[in-house]
Amino acid sequence: MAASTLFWTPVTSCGWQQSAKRASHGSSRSTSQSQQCSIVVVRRRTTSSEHQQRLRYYDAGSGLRLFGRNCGILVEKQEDLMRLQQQKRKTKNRSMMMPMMPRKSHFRSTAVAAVANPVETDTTSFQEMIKGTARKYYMLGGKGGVGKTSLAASLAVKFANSGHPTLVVSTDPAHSLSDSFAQDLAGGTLMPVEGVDLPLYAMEINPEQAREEFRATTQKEGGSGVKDFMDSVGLGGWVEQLSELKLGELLDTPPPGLDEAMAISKVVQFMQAPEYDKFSRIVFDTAPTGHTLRLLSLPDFLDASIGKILKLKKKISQATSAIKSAFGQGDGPDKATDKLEALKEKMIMVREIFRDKEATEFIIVTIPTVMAVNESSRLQQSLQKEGVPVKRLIINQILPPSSSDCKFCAIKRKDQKRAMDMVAQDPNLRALQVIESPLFDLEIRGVPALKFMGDIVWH
Ligand SMILES: Nc1ncnc2c1ncn2[C@@H]1O[C@H](COP(=O)(O)OP(=O)(O)OP(=O)(O)O)[C@@H](O)[C@H]1O
Repeated sequence: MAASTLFWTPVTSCGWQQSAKRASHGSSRSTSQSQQCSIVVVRRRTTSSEHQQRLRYYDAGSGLRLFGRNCGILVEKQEDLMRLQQQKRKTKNRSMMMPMMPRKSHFRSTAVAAVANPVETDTTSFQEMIKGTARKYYMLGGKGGVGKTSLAASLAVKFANSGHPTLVVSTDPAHSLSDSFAQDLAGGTLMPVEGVDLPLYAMEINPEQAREEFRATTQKEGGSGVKDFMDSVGLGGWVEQLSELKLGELLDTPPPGLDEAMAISKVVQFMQAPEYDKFSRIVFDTAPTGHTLRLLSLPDFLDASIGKILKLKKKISQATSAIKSAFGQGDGPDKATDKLEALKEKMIMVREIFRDKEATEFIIVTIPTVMAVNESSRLQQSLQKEGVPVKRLIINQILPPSSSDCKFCAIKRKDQKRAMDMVAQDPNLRALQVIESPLFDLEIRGVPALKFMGDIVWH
């Protein structure tokens, strides 16, 4: 692609977005034989260097668009600009034409050029999040469908591009990280995310596999195996005590939240391996609220259950060792107890990570509806009770400002305002730092789109 001059014009209203879209589509068609789409919409920044940096972020081919006062359109060809200006005259907006830097070939790439140290002018919420090299965990959770995955993925991209080797993990049994990144990240192992220069890996934990592993361990060592064993040595009376522990129930119908607990404990297990030391930021895309809440109480439940099992096993082994020694059989190493102990340790680690105020932050994601705000309030209350640190609340999918609302948009905006006022009044939520995230007019999919979202939300 030969270098050419770009022209900039600001976007100030809904009408302009439409103009930009129409012009963009038109241009795409007219230039499709020789060029890719020639219109880029970028956020307008205060200095030209920042502006140029933005150019690297947002690519014409990806069709990304922004809205609001800080937006503009970059066109490659003067005739495109003329067409936009004609549209603009119709809407009686003030026009501006500004030659931009020569276009370089890499601007065409849909892969995002990484910016290791983005320029920040003052201390921001995001600066606080990237401060320090000690490992930090960010858990994004909330009601189903509010945008947890998109926001978790966009945060992970932003961390990676801010110099932090990052891992994003989905512990939601219904994974959507692969969809969000538009890359195949399934398989339960570390998968490199393409399109970001600094290390960014993703992992979708397979809940079925995790559950099976748990079932295999406990069933073999603490479930029917123990029952059979006790029967065989004439200690059937202990079975009563086992049933008190509801162990059978636990194994046959694992409680909701177990998948997630296992998923997180698996990550913790991975984290203990030296090759994972490099990750300084770990972002969890968690399951919807109900699961997460149950997950939080699960380690306690398991801890107590496993504790009881271990105690019981100790008593049994004391009794049986006497029998065995009477028959000339010595005690071998008790692998069963070791495994249960290891499982219990992992569960305790999961709980500790959730509660560690220095290393962990749970970010609640919501949308501006009464139902979602109420659910977020309950979530925050439960998190507080569990001692999980929460500082921020993201209100996602807020209608962007517009000077020309249609009737539907006006009603929707009023509804959203009501829900946002509720946040400000809510005793559980009002102390949280609110991050507003707009409703985008494109689907957030793929690294460029996630980067685009991340730069707007995380600053
Ligand atoms: N701010 C936004 N603007 C426009 N679309 C959005 C926004 N946030 C999320 N979406 C879209 O909403 C859909 C659901 O988002 P996402 O998968 O991130 O939600 P989720 O809370 O993780 O869902 P689930 O609970 O089902 O896992 C996706 O298609 C995503 O692209």
